[in-house]
Amino acid sequence: MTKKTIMFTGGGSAGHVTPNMAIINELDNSKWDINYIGSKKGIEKELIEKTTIPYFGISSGKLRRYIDFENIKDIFRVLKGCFEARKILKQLKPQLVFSKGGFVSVPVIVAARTLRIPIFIHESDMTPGLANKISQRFTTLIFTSFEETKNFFPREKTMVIGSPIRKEIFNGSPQNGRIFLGFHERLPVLTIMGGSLGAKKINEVVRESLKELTSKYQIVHLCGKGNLDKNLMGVSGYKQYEYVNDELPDILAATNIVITRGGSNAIFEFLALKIPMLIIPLSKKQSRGDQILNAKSFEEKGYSLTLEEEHLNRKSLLSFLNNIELNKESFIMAMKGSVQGEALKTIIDEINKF
Ligand SMILES: CC(=O)N[C@H]1[C@@H](OP(=O)(O)OP(=O)(O)OC[C@H]2O[C@@H](n3ccc(=O)[nH]c3=O)[C@H](O)[C@@H]2O)O[C@H](CO)[C@@H](O)[C@@H]1O
Repeated sequence: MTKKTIMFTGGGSAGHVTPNMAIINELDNSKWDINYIGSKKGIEKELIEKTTIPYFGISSGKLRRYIDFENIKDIFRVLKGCFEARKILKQLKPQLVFSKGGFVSVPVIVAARTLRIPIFIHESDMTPGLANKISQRFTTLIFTSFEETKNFFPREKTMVIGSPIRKEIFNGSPQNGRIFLGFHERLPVLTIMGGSLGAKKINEVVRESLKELTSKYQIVHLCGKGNLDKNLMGVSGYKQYEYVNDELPDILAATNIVITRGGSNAIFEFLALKIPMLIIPLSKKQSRGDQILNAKSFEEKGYSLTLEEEHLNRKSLLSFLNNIELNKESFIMAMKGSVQGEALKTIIDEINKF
């Protein structure tokens, strides 16, 4: 049997890459030649180049929502990206393009469309990102994580499936997590994940509250690239990392509570692992407000509490955490009752129809 070829794309932040990695790991290598197009410098390049998947970097622009001179330059970068992506696709002739969104995916999708290559996309957030909004008209099939999102896309080609979660996330060992972190079993573990790129305000308030926090918890702080605080390196019961990859399943297995941004992939992972969460979504000032909606949907279902960034300070952080601690069992019960879709299997089945 001749092998078929699939091209993945998506990037800008890890949330546009980890779902692709989940799918890639489940695809049968004897049936599919797998390739990836991303930006020349983004986190996708770093993450995919750690694997054996061939990676192609193209020019890409940022798709800003505000007026900026950079936008004009970016139009040319996106156009250049379209030509580069078209050249790669023409050469590799994939049967299918799978996009997880993010600005780098737009030139790839436009190029695929001009070559009449079928396109699948997955939207993780409650409301579609700009890249997927632009791309949706060119697609064959659209997958969404949230039920509510289907209203933003044409019904006939949209499937609500949940979030494709990396299988290894489920295989962590709490003991190995504690060994890696140098933690004991006498205090619970609080993990802080400020989104794959970190979160300045969360980092600041956590560090301001460190004395109170470390009296109750052992803390893992995933603070984003360039955000390590050298002055806090030796603090007992406090471990900071810019980003963790292979150790994440063990760390999460050892985690009792998380403080997290409202990035869709992260919160669906915590839901699947039934870890009570305090969600501090990216504010409307800094985004289109998608994380606020993600957080609201989770809070309404009883999985989490939401603390808005505008109200985030030392006092509110400690009080919300206390509330989570007191009602831990009810959050876990609600999460146990959630219907976990078979997102990964559905996507693999649809891909294998080609
Ligand atoms: C600032 C921004 O634009 N954020 C968006 C971005 O978030 P972001 O890139 O932060 O995405 P998510 O929170 O959805 O996913 C982060 C992913 O990175 C992984 N991870 C994170 C930290 C770490 O140390 N190790 C690690 O492996 C998580 O397990 C998860 O799989 O994409 C999400 C999905 O479209 C959106 O909901 C967010 O609004």
